[in-house]
Amino acid sequence: MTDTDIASVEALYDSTASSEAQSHAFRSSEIPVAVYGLGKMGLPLASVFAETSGNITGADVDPDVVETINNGNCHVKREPGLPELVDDLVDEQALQATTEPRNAADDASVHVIIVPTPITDEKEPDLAILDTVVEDIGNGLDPGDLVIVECTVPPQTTEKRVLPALEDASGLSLGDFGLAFCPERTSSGRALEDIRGAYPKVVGGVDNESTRAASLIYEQINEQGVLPVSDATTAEAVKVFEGLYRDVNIALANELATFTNELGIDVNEAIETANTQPFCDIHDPGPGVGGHCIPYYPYFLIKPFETESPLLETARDVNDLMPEFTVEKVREGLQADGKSLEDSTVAILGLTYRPGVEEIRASPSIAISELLDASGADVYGVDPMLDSVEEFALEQVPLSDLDEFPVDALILVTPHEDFGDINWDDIHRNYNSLSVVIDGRQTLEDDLELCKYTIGGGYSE
Ligand SMILES: NC(=O)c1ccc[n+]([C@@H]2O[C@H](COP(=O)([O-])OP(=O)(O)OC[C@H]3O[C@@H](n4cnc5c(N)ncnc54)[C@H](O)[C@@H]3O)[C@@H](O)[C@H]2O)c1
Ligand SMILES: CC(=O)N[C@@H]1[C@@H](OP(=O)(O)OP(=O)(O)OC[C@H]2O[C@@H](n3ccc(=O)[nH]c3=O)[C@H](O)[C@@H]2O)O[C@H](CO)[C@@H](O)[C@@H]1O
Repeated sequence: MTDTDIASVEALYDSTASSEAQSHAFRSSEIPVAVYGLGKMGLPLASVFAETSGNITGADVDPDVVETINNGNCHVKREPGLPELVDDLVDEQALQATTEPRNAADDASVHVIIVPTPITDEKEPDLAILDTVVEDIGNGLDPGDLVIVECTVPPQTTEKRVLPALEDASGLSLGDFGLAFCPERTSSGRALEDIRGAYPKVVGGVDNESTRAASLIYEQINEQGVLPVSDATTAEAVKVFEGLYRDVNIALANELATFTNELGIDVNEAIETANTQPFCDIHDPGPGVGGHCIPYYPYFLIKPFETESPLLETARDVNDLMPEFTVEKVREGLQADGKSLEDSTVAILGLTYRPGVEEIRASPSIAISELLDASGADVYGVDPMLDSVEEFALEQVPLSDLDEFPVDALILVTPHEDFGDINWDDIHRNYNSLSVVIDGRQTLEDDLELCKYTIGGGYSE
């Protein structure tokens, strides 16, 4: 590798330098990278890029996020290793944050997009944030630049929406710059482990050179290497299909759980036993499906395309009915104790969509609180991760105060680690008004001295 070879590498797309020289340049901070979106996924991603490349600018529109990071602090909770890593990287000036995505775009030659891609109230994919970031990047795009979309989008978005927008904003054409879709497949709570290489990185370029350049980057980032696929749309489909598989299989588990009473069995036991067969992977029933991934992704196929999708839509309907199923079990448990739901006090334990993640989008507890409130019950919520509960129809109380209320029913929707310390015998003794506990996530012991209904498991004897 000659000095000229190394000195010439300031950008990767269509570079004439050797792959070795390009890789060396990336690892030697010669290739400025911008990461757009510094949230639950963006900050871990920017940090892993920074620990590898040493020259990362994160762009986020939230000034509090940017200030927190530039102070060496971490706003993303419960990501093992992330706070220490962010502190070190900012200290070493390998990572910096800005509220100016446009300025970041001017300076960078690799652009990684990981901003929210939600759905609208009409359940249409909402790509407005993506469009804004693409516009910022387009206005700062230079020949040789590579744009990577990591946020989850409907198939064909990269090729048919992002590419023309970049060309319009920059005046450049594909071939002057590169574009690839490389999905973020990690889960909150294990982001660093996953991004560093729990499994290979899927890479799909809009042209072969984009696939090559993106693969060179992720070979440096991901210990498991890369999985190049035919094109960007295939890579987008990989990510969406993973989520659809999960939503449909959770719906199967939920529908099976509704058979519990009529079959007179513990459906969870049957599911667990069925799953001992290697070709069976029935998921876990529960009070609903939350987050801004699994309940959203089906609409990335259902809405934009003409092809009928009865299974995807039915699965969504089944999962969206689980909050109602859960409230009916509360009503049933209270009636068995001579109480009406409208005259009762109900407490929901766990408001975020899953344990340990500070995210409430599509959380089952939102729908459950609204159904209980509409039925006239007094509703309280306990969640140690949340400071605000304005999206819920309930009053937030600390767990320690809950025994001061005449709680008639408890619903364990999201079993946070903090709930592991609950002494359920104390609950039985102190909550003398308690008629029923709904175990939403097969978390509670079977031998509790109280009336317990487990979703998928039925009533405890
Ligand atoms: N959360 C997950 O488990 C997960 C896993 C894989 C993929 N994803 C995908 O990653 C993407 C981001 O998810 P997340 O969980 O990090 O979201 P998040 O809500 O935690 O963070 C998004 C960040 O983007 C910032 N932002 C909003 N508009 C912006 C703009 N115009 N320019 C720059 N920054 C902007 C927000 O301020 C926020 O800090 C989504 O597409 C999601 O589908 C999420
Ligand atoms: C394909 C896949 O695995 N994707 C994961 C998923 O991660 P997530 O953070 O969205 O969380 P999940 O674990 O999927 O839960 C979602 C909701 O479903 C409920 N649930 C779950 C399992 C079950 O058997 N029964 C249930 O009822 C649970 O309580 C919660 O409300 O999407 C991320 C972004 O795409 C991925 O990166 C990540 O790999």
